Amino acid sequence: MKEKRNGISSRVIERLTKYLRCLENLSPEDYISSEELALKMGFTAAQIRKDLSNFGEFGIRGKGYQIRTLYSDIERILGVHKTNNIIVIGAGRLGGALVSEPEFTKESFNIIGVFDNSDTKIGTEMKGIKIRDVKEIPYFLQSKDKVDVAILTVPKKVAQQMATLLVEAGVKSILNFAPINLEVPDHIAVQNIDLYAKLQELNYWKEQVINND
Ligand SMILES: NC(=O)c1ccc[n+]([C@@H]2O[C@H](COP(=O)([O-])OP(=O)(O)OC[C@H]3O[C@@H](n4cnc5c(N)ncnc54)[C@H](O)[C@@H]3O)[C@@H](O)[C@H]2O)c1
Repeated sequence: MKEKRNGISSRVIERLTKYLRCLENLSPEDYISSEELALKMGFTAAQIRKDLSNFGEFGIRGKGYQIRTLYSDIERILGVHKTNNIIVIGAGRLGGALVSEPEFTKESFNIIGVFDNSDTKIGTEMKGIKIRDVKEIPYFLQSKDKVDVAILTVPKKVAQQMATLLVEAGVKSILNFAPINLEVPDHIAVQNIDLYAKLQELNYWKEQVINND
């Protein structure tokens, strides 16, 4: 993902998703100040105010933000106040786990297609969704509802080829789980998920804690 798009840094968007996680556990009718939210989040109040000011004016002076209103405002900014359609490419272990996990997509994301290239999988079902041949992707994208996001859970060696096929078929956003940096045009949004990299990061911090003991 580019560091900045339309002048908004990807870190701002990442923090907005964290504000949502925090707000969803609070009482919707209550009010919260940026100081109180900052305390819960481990950010500064100025950071929170600055992040939100990128998108307009929020909250009531002297009273703070109403939880329900702020939650729905952030949902609207992120485009998750409506249902977004997803397709999953690669109906293997990871693809299967994602399709089976309702918390992963919640009500904002709807998996409308699962694709694979294995003859033994094509035509079978995964959580009630028919697994289709990857070759059908261009036709599927033309004939079905708009696809907002494609999730790539294919082996590394075919991930670039699949990404190119998706972009040519009109997909604009890809959530990539394959351990490879995809080459895509600038107007395509890509988010990479790499649990192994997180493990490496964690390992570094573990070493720091041990060395400081
Ligand atoms: N990001 C992470 O943290 C993380 C974690 C686990 C796995 N992965 C990656 O996710 C990917 C999937 O892992 P997995 O364990 O589910 O693998 P898997 O082998 O269980 O599943 C891969 C699926 O992709 C299908 N496939 C292969 N070539 C294809 C093609 N050209 N078009 C469509 N489908 C194709 C296979 O038939 C299979 O069903 C791998 O790239 C793996 O490295 C990433």
